Amino acid sequence: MSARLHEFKDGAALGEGLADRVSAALADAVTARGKATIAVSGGSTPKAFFKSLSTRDIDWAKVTITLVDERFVPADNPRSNHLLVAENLLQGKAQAANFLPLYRAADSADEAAKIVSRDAEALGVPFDVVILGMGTDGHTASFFPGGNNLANAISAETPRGVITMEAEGAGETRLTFTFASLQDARLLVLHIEGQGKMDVLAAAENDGPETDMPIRAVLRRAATPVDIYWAP
Ligand SMILES: O=C1O[C@H](COP(=O)(O)O)[C@@H](O)[C@H](O)[C@H]1O
Repeated sequence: MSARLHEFKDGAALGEGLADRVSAALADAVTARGKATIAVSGGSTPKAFFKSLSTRDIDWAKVTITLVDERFVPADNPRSNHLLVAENLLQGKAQAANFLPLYRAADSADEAAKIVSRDAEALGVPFDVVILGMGTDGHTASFFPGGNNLANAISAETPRGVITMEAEGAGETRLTFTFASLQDARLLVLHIEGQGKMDVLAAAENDGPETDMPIRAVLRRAATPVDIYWAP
């Protein structure tokens, strides 16, 4: 396992520090390849980071933002990760960015996953930046312990793309990029806050099955070393 820890004094400093790093990576990608891609997580942790990143002076029209994972709910649902990103990241300077949603008003989540997997091919590979979160159950993306599609989601053999996940701890049916899609991002970040999450991370670094704490798949097998951004 090769991970680097970046520690900040509080959540505000963490959001700023991560926005510094990510905006530099996106600007470098635009310079090198004429475009940049980033997949971000939802949940309660990323708000301050999103707000800070949205103010950064980069060529947002050349940046495509998508989600690491999403609930199978429309964008006006308060639990939608799309809504979180719309209200906190796709603002200010970042309003000019392109956004690829995961939710589609399809007949089923499986159908939506197929449609968005096709659409995501246009982004190219790998992602320039992936920002993962982690739940206190050790899930990351929508790789939930006990998930009906977990083995498939974290298998190195499962191709890039978006698949569905149902799990007791997940609430709604989820749409999630597979491990293969996320693990080789040019910049791969795990963004966590609070001592509780640091304790969960320490537990994940111990021996044990990946299916018990799916973040282990990323810590152990990602092609890109994980940059951990944390504040107490
Ligand atoms: O369900 C989810 O939770 C995780 C972590 O969320 P947090 O509220 O503990 O920050 C998040 O990474 C994931 O994208 C989201 O769908």
